[in-house]
Amino acid sequence: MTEAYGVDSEVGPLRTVMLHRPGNELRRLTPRNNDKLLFDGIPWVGRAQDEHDAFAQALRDRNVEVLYLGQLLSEALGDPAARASAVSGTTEDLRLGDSLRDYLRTALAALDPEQLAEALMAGVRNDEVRAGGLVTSLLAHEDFLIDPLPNLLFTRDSSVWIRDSVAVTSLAMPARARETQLTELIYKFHPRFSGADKVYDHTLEHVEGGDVLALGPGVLAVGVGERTTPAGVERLARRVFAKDLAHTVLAVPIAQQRATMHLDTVCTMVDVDAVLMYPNMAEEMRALAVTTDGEELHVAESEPFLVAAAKALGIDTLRRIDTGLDPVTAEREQWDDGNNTLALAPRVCIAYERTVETNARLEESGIEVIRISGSELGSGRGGPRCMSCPVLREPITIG
Ligand SMILES: NC(=O)NCCC[C@H](N)C(=O)O
Repeated sequence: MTEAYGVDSEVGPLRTVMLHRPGNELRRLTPRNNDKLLFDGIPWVGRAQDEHDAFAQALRDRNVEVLYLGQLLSEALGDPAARASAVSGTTEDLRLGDSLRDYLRTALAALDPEQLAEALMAGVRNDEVRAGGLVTSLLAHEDFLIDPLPNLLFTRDSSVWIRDSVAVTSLAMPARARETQLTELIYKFHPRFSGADKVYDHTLEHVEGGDVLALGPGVLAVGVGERTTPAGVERLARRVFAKDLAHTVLAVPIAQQRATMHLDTVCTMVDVDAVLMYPNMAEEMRALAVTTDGEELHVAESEPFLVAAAKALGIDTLRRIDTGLDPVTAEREQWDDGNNTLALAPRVCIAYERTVETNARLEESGIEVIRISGSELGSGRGGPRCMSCPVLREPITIG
């Protein structure tokens, strides 16, 4: 593992993380487009920024280096090849038609790196350009020629480090698909990541980072549900095995619904051998262990998740932190991302303050909880784990 990047667990002391400070892309959300753009409301952007700044500060207070996706993107776009790739990738959209595409290509190519990064993130509205022509005349003023990307906030999903290789993911929802063009640009062109090995890319079967948990060195758990497809987990398994990044991939079926869109909405690790699980689903969660003999994939019989995980990790048991919550409180706090904690080290995590009961139970179980407010951030349905992409964690020993 190099010094600059590498992640082989969920709980190794966090050293570097990539966040995205919410910006103008959130100012594009309206009551008419918020469902399509996967937000459950219209956040107050200034307050969301304050909440996010406090989140970043909580990380810095624990000696975590905070990188910002927007800044990395601007810096990557300093490379002319990155700018050319960004312009052609962004204007491929068939809704544009040839004339408007040509116009946008020229207009985007004339922007400096910061302005281009802003256009790629916040999008471009029809009335913000003077394109002329049929398509722009037929579209409404408020229609977007380049859609905004408000879900950039959830950096967890658009890339994931697996040991010292990075997986640029393949996002399932159309509203998020373009995010990975941006993470791809960062990992390809930013000098900080030059030479980093790539284990996955956005053209492959759907895999989202929120579904990928590094349970411990060599063991991944991958949720399969609304976002990551069965074919996605199979492809990821083949790729990580080929590079010897893992020896076991646990495929974990999860309900195909918004409340449980990713595995990390129902299950996160808070210690080297302990998980926080949504009580209403904990009993029924199962896993299929996928391994390889170097040629074929071997798929074991389905087993209870905790049993399969402990076996793969080579330990007696993986402890489940039992929050003991009644089903209604549990459902409310899971919706508010109470199970979506971000571990800063074994037994230390960041959580939203509003999930009062879950946090109290974590503390009773010996887990330090650093609380952040997320009344506005939470309107996108993601918590501290969703809003962070660990780039470097110190190794752990387990067992
Ligand atoms: N890992 C996560 O659960 N990320 C949260 C993503 C929320 C976003 N609004 C989405 O629907 O994709």
